[in-house]
Amino acid sequence: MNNQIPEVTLHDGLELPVIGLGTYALNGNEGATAIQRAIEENGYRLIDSAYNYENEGTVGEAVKRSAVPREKLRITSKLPGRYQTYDKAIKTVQESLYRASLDYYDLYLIHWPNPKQDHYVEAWQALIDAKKQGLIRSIGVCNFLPDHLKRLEKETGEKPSINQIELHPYFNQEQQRKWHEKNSIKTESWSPLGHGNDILQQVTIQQIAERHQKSAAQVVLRWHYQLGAISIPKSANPDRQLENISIFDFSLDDAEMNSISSMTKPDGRINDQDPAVYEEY
Ligand SMILES: NC(=O)C1=CN([C@@H]2O[C@H](COP(=O)(O)OP(=O)(O)OC[C@H]3O[C@@H](n4cnc5c(N)ncnc54)[C@H](OP(=O)(O)O)[C@@H]3O)[C@@H](O)[C@H]2O)C=CC1
Ligand SMILES: O=C(O)C(=O)[C@@H](O)[C@H](O)C(=O)CO
Repeated sequence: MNNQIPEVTLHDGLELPVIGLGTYALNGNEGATAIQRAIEENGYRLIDSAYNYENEGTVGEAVKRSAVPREKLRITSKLPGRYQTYDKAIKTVQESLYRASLDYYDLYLIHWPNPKQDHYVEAWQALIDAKKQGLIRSIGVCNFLPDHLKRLEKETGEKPSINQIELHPYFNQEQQRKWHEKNSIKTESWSPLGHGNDILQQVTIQQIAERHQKSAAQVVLRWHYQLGAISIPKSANPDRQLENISIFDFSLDDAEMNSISSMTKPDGRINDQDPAVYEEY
């Protein structure tokens, strides 16, 4: 797909690059231009989006403007909580495709489990069926805890290819990552750089960056890669986009990996969104 970015193969056979572009708040013409530049100039092939970001059209426009063939790209979107009943979920996948002017999504994820609402199993059945209809190549989830994941497989016989979860140095998700690995589910990190908080300014990160002559963001993204997670840093800025994807010419040793992982804290979530209780519509 792209010679410079390593790829991983999901349990259903879909290949994904280990770094993609987050697109939260990339909307309209400015967003489309930023995404197009990420694809054409900076080598991004995996693009994350969501129905709730109101930017599936923006992503579709960037794909249309880009000279990179559609089949080389991996486009993701996500099903919102308010459309998790079966019929609504099927129609939402169709609407997501219309919005992006795409014939298929490479990856479509349930955005949050919303356990109180308790429709995520029928939403999952809808994604299974949409995949059978050729509307989606690979299906996954975000923010699912092991109990939610177990239930999907028990009740439908199919498990997600990916679980996109909050993961950054303040919240390293060690247990959840181990569980994914044991169950052949790929971990994808959201807010991998901490969504603009102070992670990149921390002395631990700054010292490692200095040692390797890399930026703080590159050190953090290299940490994700060595943990075995796909990360989707968002940047509207072409220089930072390139910086974020240029992490394959150095490596962190065990002590460096451990010191970054040790920055994690019990209350390290950015917005206190615990999927056991948080519901998003
Ligand atoms: N499934 C889910 O529930 C969720 C999914 N997501 C997905 O994950 C993506 C990434 O997470 P997001 O919350 O956007 O946060 P990120 O951790 O990707 O951080 C983005 C912020 O960091 C800045 N930044 C990017 N690169 C650099 C750099 N090299 N040096 C310094 N600053 C930098 C960006 O500014 P600038 O643009 O100016 O460069 C922006 O302010 C989202 O865009 C979305 O696609 C996010 C949250 C929840
Ligand atoms: O950005 C996303 O994908 C989300 O799920 C949001 O909930 C995000 O975490 C947020 O905006 C929180 O305020």
